[in-house]
Amino acid sequence: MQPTLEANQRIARISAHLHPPKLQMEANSSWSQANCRAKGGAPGFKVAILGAAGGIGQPLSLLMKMNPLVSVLHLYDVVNTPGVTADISHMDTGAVVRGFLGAPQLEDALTGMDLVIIPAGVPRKPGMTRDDLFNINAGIVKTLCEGIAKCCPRAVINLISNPVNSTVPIAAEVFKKAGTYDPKRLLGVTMLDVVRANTFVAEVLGVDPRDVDVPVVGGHAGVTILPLLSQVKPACSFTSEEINYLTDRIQNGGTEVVEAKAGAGSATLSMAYAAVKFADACLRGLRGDAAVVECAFVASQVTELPFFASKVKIGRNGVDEIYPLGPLSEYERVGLEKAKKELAVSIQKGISFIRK
Ligand SMILES: NC(=O)c1ccc[n+]([C@@H]2O[C@H](COP(=O)([O-])OP(=O)(O)OC[C@H]3O[C@@H](n4cnc5c(N)ncnc54)[C@H](O)[C@@H]3O)[C@@H](O)[C@H]2O)c1
Ligand SMILES: O=C(O)C[C@H](O)C(=O)O
Repeated sequence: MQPTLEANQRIARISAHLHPPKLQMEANSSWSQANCRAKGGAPGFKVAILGAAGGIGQPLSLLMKMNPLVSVLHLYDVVNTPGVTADISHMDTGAVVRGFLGAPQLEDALTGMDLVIIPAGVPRKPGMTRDDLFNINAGIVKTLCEGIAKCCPRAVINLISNPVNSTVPIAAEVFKKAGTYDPKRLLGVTMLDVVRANTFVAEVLGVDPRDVDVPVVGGHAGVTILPLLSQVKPACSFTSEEINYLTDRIQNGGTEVVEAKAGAGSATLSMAYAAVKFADACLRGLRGDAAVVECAFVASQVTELPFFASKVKIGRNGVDEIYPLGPLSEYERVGLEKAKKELAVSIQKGISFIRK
């Protein structure tokens, strides 16, 4: 049977999309993606990922495209977003994906966003501390936060870029300068410490990590990462050897991955998982779900420091409530003093970077 004229046109159209001669498609095709009838997507939140083409950014973008609470997903980076966006946009999930490349497109990437997740910046190599990343990442975070202050000042921010203990104070100072600072909406992501703590504790106890909840407070670097093993749920007890082993492994989990990757970067896959777990909690809070509680590094009065990670309740406006640390063991009290000493320096370094 001869194909009809209509069928021929349809085949030509599909073929043009499978083998798109780049410029020709613009010039000759009478039909393009821009002509699609459905432009909106499912109801939900608008989320931007800054640093979307990176080691964390790519799996994070993939997982956020799968999140049913996301209706629009903006992928921004200074490199490679066209490829990452084309790839992820073919997933048959609800979120509409758009890519943005380079500084001239930052404002379009940010306008109208409800949640901005920032994994932009360089990662560690073996032998480096997170603070060694400060010189490069401080400037990146500053620029991106200036964009947020201008284009989506009411967005909730999930800041992943290291050193988190300094980049969160940097972001706060940028927003203060712009007159848009809302401490409830700025959250440093420490979720990976909790994810690791749950995993390592579950290994020691011989239980499923999904049934374990370990609060991790303080900050996100070395001794500032303070797991509260006396408050593990379900209630359990550890020997002092187990406490030493677990505390050390949780505090150095990032270094464990950096060394295993031997120069190829730091945690990306477990971080993308943790970032999505945390972003999903933020979106559920924004939606108005009750009892959304996670650990995060936020502006806080839990200690005398201006920022501290602890359990926070996330609601329609971001951080609704910050929970006190609760009763600490002697081991944890000593750890807290060490953590605060280092945190104070890192926080001040971030503040001074903007105020200087
Ligand atoms: N908070 C945490 O628990 C945690 C965990 C893991 C990694 N990190 C940190 O996350 C950051 C990213 O790690 P990674 O492994 O994805 O690194 P990566 O180098 O693989 O990716 C970083 C991406 O950021 C992009 N980028 C650089 N400058 C940018 C700018 N001005 N605007 C937008 N994008 C920009 C790069 O092009 C790159 O695609 C690092 O600072 C790392 O230390 C934090
Ligand atoms: O360790 C790093 O440098 C990355 C990240 O902060 C982590 O904890 O894995």
